[in-house]
Amino acid sequence: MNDMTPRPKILSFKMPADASPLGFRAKPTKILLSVEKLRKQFTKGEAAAVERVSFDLGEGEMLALLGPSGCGKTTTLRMIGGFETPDDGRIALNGRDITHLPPEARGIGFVFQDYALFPHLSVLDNVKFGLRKLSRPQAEARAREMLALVGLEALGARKPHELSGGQQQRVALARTLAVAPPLVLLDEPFSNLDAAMRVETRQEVRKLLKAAGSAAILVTHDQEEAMAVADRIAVMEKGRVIQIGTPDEIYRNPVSAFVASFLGRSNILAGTASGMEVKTEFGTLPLSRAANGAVSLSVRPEQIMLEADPDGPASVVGREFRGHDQLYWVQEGERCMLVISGAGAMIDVGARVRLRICDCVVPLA
Ligand SMILES: Nc1ncnc2c1ncn2[C@@H]1O[C@H](COP(=O)(O)OP(=O)(O)OP(=O)(O)O)[C@@H](O)[C@H]1O
Repeated sequence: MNDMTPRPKILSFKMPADASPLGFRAKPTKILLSVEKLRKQFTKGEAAAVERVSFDLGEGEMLALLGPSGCGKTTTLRMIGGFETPDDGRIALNGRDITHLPPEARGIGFVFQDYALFPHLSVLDNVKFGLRKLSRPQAEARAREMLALVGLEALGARKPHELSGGQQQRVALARTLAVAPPLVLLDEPFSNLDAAMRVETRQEVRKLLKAAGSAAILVTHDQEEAMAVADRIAVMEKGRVIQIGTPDEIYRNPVSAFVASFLGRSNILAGTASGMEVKTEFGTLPLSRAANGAVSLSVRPEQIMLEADPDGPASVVGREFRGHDQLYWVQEGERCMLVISGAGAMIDVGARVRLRICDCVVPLA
């Protein structure tokens, strides 16, 4: 791991002028990273691990690479970081072609899954590690400033093993951000933390990156994590980016059944589309975008209304109480639909019901 530790040049620390206190920005102002048609095939005769992956990343923007195990997320990240050589394609940072530069010449920061802290160094010395170009007092001051930023100023003398997983994560981030890289790559950075710590730490990490003005690419297979922290998500399947957009755009308008089921839950129906309408077994429904002919449709569980009706054509076959809402499995003929209903009166398992779709449905590719 040590040889992979980045040594980007020292840059001044800046807060983006157009950032709100939490760092949320409507649109990236300027393209920082440009990835064009990246390809990587490890084994001849087998499918490429990464195929024609292209995207742009704005200054200070946070992008999640999201997809199931083996879809090519880490390979994409490693090519951007310089740890893997692409067979084809181009990577540019701030307009400079970095496709074939070694990792240490790219000016990119990394936070690894296991944090890669030096066990024999104190927390403070770990943070100072990348600051060797500064004078000693400057490096000391900068490291202390970074520890304060991540809320660990009191723990500088400890060794990494004397910290919790979440604290180690913050030290790793402080060490990376100390050199103010314009771009930080994070590979499953929260996977070693328990569920509660993961939720807390990911919001802290987002805030810290935004405060530092660093853009980030986060690799994750956790859709909730991607939606919670990323400005945009690139959904990958079998080596390709199949959709890229804000969490809201992708959730509301998934392009395929794979995306619809990977980002949230979805019911997939068949229908016959004609422009902005589609005929389905639930009647004629409005479409979110125009389509024609036989289509598959995505209907989110919260887009379906459930009414208790003794003469209803469907029945509740399962129920999960979740406090703020309830999840129902409803059988209608051959089909089992997933429905999320607000925290109203509960409907019992076995009760007869009627389903109504009360929103636009999404035609899938
Ligand atoms: N060094 C390698 N040599 C051969 N095959 C590799 C190598 N690294 C990755 N692969 C293969 O490339 C494909 C993509 O792997 P990659 O690690 O990029 O996926 P991933 O989406 O990050 O998966 P995970 O979430 O499990 O880490 C997989 O089929 C994997 O087995």
